[in-house]
Amino acid sequence: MGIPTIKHVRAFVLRGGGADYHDQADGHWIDDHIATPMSKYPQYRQSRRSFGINVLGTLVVEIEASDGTVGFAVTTGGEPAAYIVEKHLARFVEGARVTDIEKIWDQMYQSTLYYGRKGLVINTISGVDLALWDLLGKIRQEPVHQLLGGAVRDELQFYATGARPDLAQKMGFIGGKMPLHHGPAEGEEGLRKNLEALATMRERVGPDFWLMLDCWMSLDLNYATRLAVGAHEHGLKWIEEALPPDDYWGYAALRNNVPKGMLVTTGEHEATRWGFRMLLEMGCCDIIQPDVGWCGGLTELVKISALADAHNALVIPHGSSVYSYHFVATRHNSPFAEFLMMAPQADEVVPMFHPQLLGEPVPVQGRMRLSVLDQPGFGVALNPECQLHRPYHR
Ligand SMILES: C[C@H](O)[C@H](O)CC(=O)C(=O)O
Ligand SMILES: [Mg+2]
Repeated sequence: MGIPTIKHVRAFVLRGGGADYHDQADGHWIDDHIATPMSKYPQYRQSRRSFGINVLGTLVVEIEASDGTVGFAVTTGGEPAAYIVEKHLARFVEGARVTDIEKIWDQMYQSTLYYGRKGLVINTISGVDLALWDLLGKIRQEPVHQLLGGAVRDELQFYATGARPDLAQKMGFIGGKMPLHHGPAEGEEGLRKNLEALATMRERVGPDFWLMLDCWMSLDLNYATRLAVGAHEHGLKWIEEALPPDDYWGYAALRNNVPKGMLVTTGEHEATRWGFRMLLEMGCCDIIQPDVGWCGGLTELVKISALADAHNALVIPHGSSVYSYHFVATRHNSPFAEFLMMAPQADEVVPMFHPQLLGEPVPVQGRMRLSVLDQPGFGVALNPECQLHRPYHR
């Protein structure tokens, strides 16, 4: 039997949580006065939705093969990403063989270079790439981790990101990463409050539990250095995304400035092997955190990971649910994974992309057996209760 070809690509938009996990209702910890690059404007300080963090929504890419098999993936990007898929990228996918993943990636990337390279366009390319891997897995009746060369561990271990590391500890996670609430514009009082919040959490979780701070690109080098020095006595394991993603020079300096033993991490808003090459060659961080739905997809993440390995850096992907679980299972330099706590009060484990996927696995006692990933493709289905909207129907 010949290799099936790709008959049709469809791009849909979905609202309300899911892959666009910042698109949450009022009262969610993820939108509670978190420091951002916009915090210098008082009117955009209280809520990230106020400056539009959730304007895009979720992109769903569906790819149908000539034998009727359908692969799909979700990522952020919403309607503008749907436009790029239907009006531009579909031409490189439709008619290709389902195994042409590498060639399709190259054509998507090269053909969008004049307006792409990072951000929305690479999110979109990632969505198409993940849907292709899902399709191939379904056609071959193999989980994606097997297509990637096979798992190197039987179980994944998770740290939790959310407002309540103390509760995450009780749920069996190996560590907790909290959002930073105050940026440089909130002055000395803000810095004091940031350190007090960390000290309080350290008291609750005891000396050994990992605690990390996610600064979401909000700081400058001086503030980040002072925060890291102050946080050292509270046993901060890593300081994450302290600076804007383009400030490679600032990250390299921060890595020199932080107290011995504290790790510098970043990369969730970085993309492609070329972006990560900057981070790695300039010695910007100890751990890179590509998001498989944003960095170029799985095809690119494999390359980024090899580059990181050669620089002795760990790859701990940002969020991205099943798309990163299948990857992490296959890499020696990804010894644990992130779980984003999407319960509004971070007090229970709910699937990261809830409510968009059916069959989305979650950690139990902070762990996930490889066997729960042993389904064809990424092993999830679109929840039929979610209203798909296809704005650029062809
Ligand atoms: C909590 C952070 O501000 C952000 O929403 C998620 C993130 O950066 C992470 O999980 O890492
Ligand atoms: Mg982060």
